[in-house]
Amino acid sequence: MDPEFWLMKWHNNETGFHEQEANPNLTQNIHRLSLAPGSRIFVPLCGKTLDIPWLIKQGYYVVAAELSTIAIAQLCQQLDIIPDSTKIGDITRYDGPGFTLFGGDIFHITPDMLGNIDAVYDRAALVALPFEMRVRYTKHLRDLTGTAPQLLITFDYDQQKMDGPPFAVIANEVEQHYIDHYSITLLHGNEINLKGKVDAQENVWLLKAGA
Ligand SMILES: C[S@@+](CC[C@H](N)C(=O)[O-])C[C@H]1O[C@@H](n2cnc3c(N)ncnc32)[C@H](O)[C@@H]1O
Repeated sequence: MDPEFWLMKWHNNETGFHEQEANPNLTQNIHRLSLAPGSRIFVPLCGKTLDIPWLIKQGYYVVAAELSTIAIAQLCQQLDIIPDSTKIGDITRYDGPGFTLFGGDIFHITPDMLGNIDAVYDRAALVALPFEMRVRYTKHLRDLTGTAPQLLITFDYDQQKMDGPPFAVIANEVEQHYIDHYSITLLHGNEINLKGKVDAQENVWLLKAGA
């Protein structure tokens, strides 16, 4: 699942993962992160999610990462802003009121670029990646954000019945990536149907520092 795959998805407007309102798993569970006003929340692989305007409206500062310039342009249009942009190597940093977005490959973003992060919100990011990339991504996310608490949404379904993305990420795998660094709590398991093709359980996890 190289960058080209996602750039083509945006180019062809195949963005079925995009939701028309802020995700209820975020809005109903944000308090679990115990964040002070103004806290910096990292939203990796953000697309043009409406979770970002929602978080900004709640008084948080959003730090995000996204590959596609089409997604970034559409996100800024939704926010009704023209951000300042700065080139840092092959990453473009976009700054607007209440947010900083790093445009480019998340694996090229460094902890210094990102700055301090108080929490991570991962919706459709981990599950967007095949297994080998998930191993690399979760390690990189920890390098970027230390043990900042995290809200993570995954899908558990029979991978034989449908190809990802989104990929099935079962409880054992969440533990495999994160148990050495976090205590892991399952907050909810919602029965859903994915893409009209397969029944799945959507799991909402809270990761907090301390294994
Ligand atoms: C399934 S979408 C999810 C978008 C968003 N989280 C949401 O909930 O709508 C995955 C996004 O990750 C972006 N992406 C994929 N690989 C990436 C990478 N290596 N670095 C940065 N963004 C990436 C894609 O362009 C796409 O917008």
